[in-house]
Amino acid sequence: MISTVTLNPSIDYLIEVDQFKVGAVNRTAQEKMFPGGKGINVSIVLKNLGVDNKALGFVAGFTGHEIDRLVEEHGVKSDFIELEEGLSRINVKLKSDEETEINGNGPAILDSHLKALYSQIDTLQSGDILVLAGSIPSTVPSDIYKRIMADFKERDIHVVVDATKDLLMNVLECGPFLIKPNHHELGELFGVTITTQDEVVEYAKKLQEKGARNVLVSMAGDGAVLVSETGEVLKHTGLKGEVKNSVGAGDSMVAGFIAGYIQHGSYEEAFKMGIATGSASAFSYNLATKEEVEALLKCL
Ligand SMILES: Nc1ncnc2c1ncn2[C@@H]1O[C@H](COP(=O)(O)OP(=O)(O)OP(=O)(O)O)[C@@H](O)[C@H]1O
Ligand SMILES: O=P(O)(O)OC[C@@]1(O)O[C@H](CO)[C@@H](O)[C@@H]1O
Repeated sequence: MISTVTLNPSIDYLIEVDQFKVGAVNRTAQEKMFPGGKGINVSIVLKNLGVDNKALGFVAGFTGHEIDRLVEEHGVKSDFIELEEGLSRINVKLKSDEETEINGNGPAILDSHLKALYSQIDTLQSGDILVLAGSIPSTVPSDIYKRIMADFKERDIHVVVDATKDLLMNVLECGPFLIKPNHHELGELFGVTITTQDEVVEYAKKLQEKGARNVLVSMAGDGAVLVSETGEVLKHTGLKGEVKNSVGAGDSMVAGFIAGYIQHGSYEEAFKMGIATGSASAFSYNLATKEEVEALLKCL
């Protein structure tokens, strides 16, 4: 079974404004709302690809109810823990000449809520996959993902982590199966700017030395690089197409990689599925569908 954890889900409010002007009243040309948060996006895309999974995490207030409803509408099983206070965040995704994102901090999560999550995670079985993805509200300690993974080695649970900074660095010693920073986040971890795929390989290997098994580094329109635990280095320079909404492309790539790995047991196939699924999401307003992914796979 696959479970995803989104500690800080969101409603993504996607708006398009022609020539956005700071400090002025701008009117939208188009607006859409999606359930968001990285783990939730992974769950939806896995489901679209025909991979059964369950979404876990915390929701709060009327926005939380709407996230729950929208996730269900996508046919994804969920078991969200409801917080008594606060509101799940609304993240604004503004598309104009450039893409701008404003992400909220999210509601306070208390120790009692975390205990409830630990109880859910205790039920995972050997061979299960757990995806820990996205930021955490400021009330949650930055080693939370590491705490969740504490006894996983003995239980043979494959953990996928999509996070940044300390949240990511802290889990490396626990040997995550897969991590997926983008190249900016990878550079940030080492205080450098990364622009080339050779530099990506160099720094991805450093994360492997610290414990990560497979390191998948996404580079938006410039493709991705995989440094696998079997020593393979796979590179792709990116599929070409019209970008409609790149929010969630990284999460889609994670979902595609997992689906490909389950289906074929090969890192090469998983990598291809990751690329095709990430781009399929970028080339449509919604997250990738199976048909869109299959069409792009033919280009790889
Ligand atoms: N403009 C684009 N053109 C083609 N493919 C893209 C584009 N943007 C993203 N992709 C595909 O999706 C993958 C993941 O994208 P990206 O590097 O933007 O992830 P991310 O930064 O984690 O995004 P997010 O946080 O929004 O999910 C890329 O490696 C690529 O395969
Ligand atoms: O603030 P975080 O948790 O880092 O990222 C949240 C978020 O930007 O990530 C997803 C896209 O990857 C969106 O659905 C969501 O709004």
